[in-house]
Formats: sequence, structure tokens, C-alpha cells
Amino acid sequence: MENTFQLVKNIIPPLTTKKHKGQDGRIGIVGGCQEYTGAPYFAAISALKVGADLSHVFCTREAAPVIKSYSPELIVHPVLDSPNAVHEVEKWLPRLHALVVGPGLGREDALLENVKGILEASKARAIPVVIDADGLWLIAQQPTLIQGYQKAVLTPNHVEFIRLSEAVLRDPVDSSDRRGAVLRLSQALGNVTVVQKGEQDVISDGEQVLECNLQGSNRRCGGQGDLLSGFLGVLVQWALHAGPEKTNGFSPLLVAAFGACSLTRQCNHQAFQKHGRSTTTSDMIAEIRPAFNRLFET
Ligand SMILES: NC(=O)C1=CN([C@@H]2O[C@H](COP(=O)(O)OP(=O)(O)OC[C@H]3O[C@@H](n4cnc5c(N)ncnc54)[C@H](OP(=O)(O)O)[C@@H]3O)[C@@H](O)[C@H]2O)[C@@H](O)CC1
Ligand SMILES: Nc1ncnc2c1ncn2[C@@H]1O[C@H](COP(=O)(O)OP(=O)(O)OP(=O)(O)O)[C@@H](O)[C@H]1O
Ligand SMILES: [Mg+2]
Repeated sequence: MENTFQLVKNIIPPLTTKKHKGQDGRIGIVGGCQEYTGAPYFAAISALKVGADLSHVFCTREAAPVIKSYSPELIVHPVLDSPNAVHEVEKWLPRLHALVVGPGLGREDALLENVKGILEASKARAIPVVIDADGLWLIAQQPTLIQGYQKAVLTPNHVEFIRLSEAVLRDPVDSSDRRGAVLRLSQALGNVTVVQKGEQDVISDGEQVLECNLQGSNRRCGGQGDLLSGFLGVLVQWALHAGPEKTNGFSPLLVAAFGACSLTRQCNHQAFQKHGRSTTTSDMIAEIRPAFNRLFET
């Protein structure tokens, strides 16, 4: 695991006087509906706190004022349930480095249809996409949407992984062999990178399998996966920008995923030291900087 940390360090862009706003990351989050406003906020703020310069949220009209009110740092577009949602998001795509699709999206058919169009437009522009939560629900209904797209990373939790595997492989999942199950799902999807979250986070690009088992805690408050997806949106862009020479032959997306998982677990560990059973995802956000320094800045 030690060597993989070095690869993550290699992809972190230096902070210099020569850069302008935006160069270290302009990330879009697609999600946020009447029920779920916390999840897209967690993903968007974690992208900023890990080092992105701009974070956009594309959500429904009703969710937008709520998400805006959590943070003046987020740019919030109330477009996801509008009749021309795909066009409204598409016009921002040339300015975005990566999209995180799914946190707090919900499962309404009309929204999922719009997200399908957004995914197709993103693929046409070769924009990296991280797909989580209800975005994975959509992929389980229509795996061809992501089949063979090498700039996609899927981040299923236990339930989402089983659902996806059953949809794609049509065999029962062998839960005694998590590494094999993740490898097989990635291969069946045409080498899309898969991160199966859990007691260990298991990551595969269909060729290699990495495991992240850095100590977190036993506190399982909701929202930890949303933080991970926001981190990953930024790290994917950094890794692709750094190029394969910096990742020593490993797929850049694999290294990005390992970095995002490690950081999530370290934030959880540090927050738990302070707050114990009261730890919430907001406490983890407060730990992003010290956790990042501890893991990646020497
Ligand atoms: N603050 C917010 O706004 C947040 C909003 N969020 C948003 O909510 C939306 C739905 O996402 P989700 O994760 O609740 O849906 P899904 O995966 O279908 O789980 C449903 C059921 O599966 C089970 N279950 C879950 N994990 C399991 C495990 N490891 N091992 C075993 N069982 C497990 C468990 O069932 P139970 O324990 O009740 O039997 C659970 O109730 C999505 O948009 C997401 O982004 C969240 O991000 C959190 C913060
Ligand atoms: N059993 C576990 N032991 C240790 N850490 C875990 C365990 N399960 C999950 N985690 C940690 O929590 C992170 C998020 O995984 P989780 O399964 O909670 O995602 P999720 O259900 O999508 O979360 P969210 O509530 O944001 O939707 C994992 O990457 C891992 O770091
Ligand atoms: Mg989740």
C-alpha cells in the first residue's frame, strides 16, 4: 500500500503563482432533489476542500435554494428537472474537468432520462465521470450507457454492487471473493473502473485489483460515500492530467480511486478520535486538510 501512496503524491498538482482560477479543477455534481440535498452538498464541498477551484451542482429547481444556503462557495444550477435540462448542463461541459453523477439524485424517471442525456453528452466530449448512488441505479437499468467508457469510475456500496453485478453478469455474486467479483464486474463493463466500498475498499480496472484498508472507524454515518465521490472527481482529473508516467504503469483512475478511498478513511479516523459516536459527515469535512497533509504531503 505504501508504494501506492507515493503514486497518489505524484499526481497532486503543485500550488504555484503561475496558475489561474480553475486550473486545479472545475467539477460538476449532478444530483440533488426534494428529498436529498445533503448528498450533493457533501460531494461538492469535498471537491473544493480537497483542492478543486470551482464546484458546480446541477440539481432540481426545488433543491437549489436549499443547497445554495449550505454554502456560498458552491455554484448551483436549478436545471435538472427542466424540459431542456440536457442542453442546460451541456453548455457548461466544455468548462468542466469531471462530473460526479448521482449523489442525492433520486430515482424519478424524468430525472433519470435527463441524466442519461447528460452522460451521453459527457462521453461525446471525453469528460471523466464518477457514478455513484442513484446514478448507479440508472446504470443497473441500462449498463450500455457506460459500457466500455474508459473514463468512468463507478463507486457502489454493498447494495449497489450486488444490484449492478446482477444486472450486468446475471450470476449470483460470490461474496467470499470480493476481489474476484470486482474484477469481473469491471471486465464485463469493458474495463470501467469499479470501487466497491466497504470494510476494505476494493478497486479494479479489469486488469489489476487494489485494496484500501487504511484504518477508518466503526462509525457508519450517512454521507461518507458522498465525500468519497467528490474527492474522486478531483483526483481523477489530477491523475489524467499527470499522465501515466506519474502513475508508474498503473491506470491513472486506479491511483485516483485509491487516493479518494484513503482520504475518506483517514477523515473518518480523525473525526472519530474527536467525536466518537457523535461523528457526522460534517465532522469529516473539517478533517480534510489535516488528513490530506498527513497522507499525501510530506
Ligand atoms: N444527507 C443526505 O442527503 C444523504 C443522501 N443520500 C442519498 O440517498 C439516496 C439513496 O442512497 P442509499 O445509499 O440510501 O440507497 P441504497 O444503496 O439503495 O440503500 C438502501 C438500503 O440498503 C441497505 N444498505 C445500504 N448499505 C448497506 C450495506 N453496506 N450493507 C447492507 N445493507 C446496506 C439499507 O437497508 P436496511 O438496512 O434498511 O435493510 C439501506 O437503507 C441517494 O441519492 C444517496 O446519494 C446518501 O448519500 C446519504 C446521505
Ligand atoms: N464496514 C466498514 N468498515 C470500515 N469502513 C467502512 C465500512 N463500510 C464503509 N466504510 C467506509 O465508508 C466509505 C463509504 O462506504 P459506504 O458503504 O458507507 O458508502 P455509501 O453507502 O455510498 O455512503 P453514503 O451514505 O454516502 O451513501 C467507504 O469508502 C469506507 O471508507
Ligand atoms: Mg452512497
